[in-house]
Amino acid sequence: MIIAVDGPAASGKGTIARALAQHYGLPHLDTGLLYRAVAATVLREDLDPSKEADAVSACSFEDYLLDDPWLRTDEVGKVASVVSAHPLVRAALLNRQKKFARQPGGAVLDGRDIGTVIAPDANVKLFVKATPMIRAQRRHLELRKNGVLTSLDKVLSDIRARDERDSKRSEAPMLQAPDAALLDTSFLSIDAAVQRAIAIVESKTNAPA
Ligand SMILES: Nc1ncnc2c1ncn2[C@@H]1O[C@H](COP(=O)(O)OP(=O)(O)O)[C@@H](O)[C@H]1O
Ligand SMILES: Nc1ccn([C@@H]2O[C@H](COP(=O)(O)OP(=O)(O)O)[C@@H](O)[C@H]2O)c(=O)n1
Repeated sequence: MIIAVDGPAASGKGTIARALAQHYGLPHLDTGLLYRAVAATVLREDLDPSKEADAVSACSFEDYLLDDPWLRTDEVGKVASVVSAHPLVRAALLNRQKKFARQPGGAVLDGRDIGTVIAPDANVKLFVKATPMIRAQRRHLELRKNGVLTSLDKVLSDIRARDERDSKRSEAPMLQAPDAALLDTSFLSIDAAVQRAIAIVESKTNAPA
């Protein structure tokens, strides 16, 4: 079974994807981390993220980089949304994601274009959303827990800028696939959101709860 989970920053898609993977015993890929690894390499090598050739040269990163906590910072997330708009960067990361999705037994992937480009044949597609303010509050809290002090206003404007870039780019923009179920987590606890996601998987497949 392939489960595709898409949605904007801090909507809760990663939390839901991880919980679904654990519930159904499936491997999980956070595809945002791949773009973050490209961004981190660009930053580390002092390249220009807006130049496609620079960003492409950063696509052959070593896998151990994916475990670096720095990748999870907002600094890297912002640059990830710049490098991810380049068609050649997306092409360089495509096969790895498609191969992960097609492994025997299935997989759960989360990102922006899983249901539309990476696994258009997924058995279940979820598009997770929440209001920009609620997403900003979640990210702000997360950053504070990690010792990063920044204002809620700054987090909100970064989230809006990232939404804008991710949904307006010409190649694989963030959008809800026509056959994706919409899951609005704005007023759901994590547990309630996960239960709702499991119920959606159940309704689309014969998988046991
Ligand atoms: N339904 C929810 N209610 C409250 N907090 C949530 C909810 N879902 C996720 N979070 C928290 O919000 C932050 C962002 O969630 P995450 O799953 O990483 O989002 P995404 O993968 O969409 O960026 C995390 O700190 C997570 O624990
Ligand atoms: N499948 C994907 C996943 C991420 N991305 C890009 O990578 C950036 C970081 O993604 P992420 O999922 O790690 O970010 P968060 O939603 O966790 O904040 C996004 O803003 C997108 O620009 C993408 O273009 N396609």
